[in-house]
Amino acid sequence: MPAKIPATVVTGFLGAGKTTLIRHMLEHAEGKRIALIINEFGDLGVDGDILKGCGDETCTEDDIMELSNGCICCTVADDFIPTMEKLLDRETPPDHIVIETSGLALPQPLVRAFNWPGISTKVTVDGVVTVVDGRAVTDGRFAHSVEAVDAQRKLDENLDHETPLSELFEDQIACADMIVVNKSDLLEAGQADALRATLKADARAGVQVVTSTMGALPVDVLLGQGVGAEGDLDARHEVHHHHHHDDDHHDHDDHDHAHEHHHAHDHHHHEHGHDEFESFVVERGEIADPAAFAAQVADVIRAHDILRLKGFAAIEGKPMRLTLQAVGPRVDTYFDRPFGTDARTTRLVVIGQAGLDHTAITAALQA
Ligand SMILES: Nc1nc2c(ncn2[C@@H]2O[C@H](COP(=O)(O)OP(=O)(O)OP(=O)(O)O)[C@@H](O)[C@H]2O)c(=O)[nH]1
Repeated sequence: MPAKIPATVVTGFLGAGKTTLIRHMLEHAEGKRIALIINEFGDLGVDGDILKGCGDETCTEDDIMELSNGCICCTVADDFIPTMEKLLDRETPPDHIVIETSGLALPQPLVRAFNWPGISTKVTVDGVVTVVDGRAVTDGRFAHSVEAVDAQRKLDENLDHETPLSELFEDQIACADMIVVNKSDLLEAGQADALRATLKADARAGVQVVTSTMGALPVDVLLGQGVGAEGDLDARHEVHHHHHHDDDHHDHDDHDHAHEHHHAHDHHHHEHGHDEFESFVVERGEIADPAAFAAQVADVIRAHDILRLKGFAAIEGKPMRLTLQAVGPRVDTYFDRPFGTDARTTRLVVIGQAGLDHTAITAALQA
């Protein structure tokens, strides 16, 4: 059976920077065929037009589809499923699907739609990315223009008009696999760090929180989270209860938040700005115990806030090379092919937000 096509759901309030982030991603897709599904309303197709003008040769009009207005729970069979099927039935299906939500609908029902028969065997939710307006959240407004958000809500009878934005925001955070604190150019020094720490404490354990300006994130960081979000919906409580389908909801239980340790040296490095990402390579010799090494890698990732770590390892006594891929502290390993004539070394690429402690990370991975 062919591998499932990964789909990333991008959510966040009006004006948070979803379109800007997606546009940056399409411009830096490096040959990856990304199809885009946009769910918007009352917006006269503005986002689609912006993206259609993106000028990237790998990004053609055919790769952009629009979902009609309305609540995803009600329109899933007539709209979402046919749109997905059209994409999947193409001669050259996309490598990755990105779905931009309208931002006011809850992300959970959209993720749930991936469990639909016929879809669940072909596509999986790679991850939910929640884009937040760092300035607005720091100011307690949650959106750049609360009036504009309210106007958008009034246009859609399917949306509930009562719930405060703070609660919808909690829903978006509860559903996220990655939170992007955007507009960090509008934050003062220290505010981005403070917001990142707060959101990390509010989000589920292991959720990555990154900062960006103009949604400029490496595609490697944004895509390829490999979460399978449709399979762990129960963990993504809807704080705010949608007016339909109350039977879908689960009681909210307290979960332990993984409070991150903040090391003094982090602050030093963060002075150089929050927006840049960096990567570097660590090499080492053969490894005796692959399971112990995977655990060691997970520890290093946790200690240093590494976003991605991937590469190959040489294992003593094994002719095959071990492929290692980590998203946050989840480390996957498998033997992919014999080294053959290639040098038997271990080579790992480390990716994170600028300010990684190269010396300490290198030492910890070589230990
Ligand atoms: N200063 C600043 N402005 C930004 C940043 N990212 C986006 N913007 C601006 O914020 C506005 C909204 O950005 P969009 O990308 O359209 O936001 P969106 O979330 O797609 O909004 P809708 O599609 O309308 O829901 C635009 O004018 C962007 O140029 C940022 O990092 N810093």
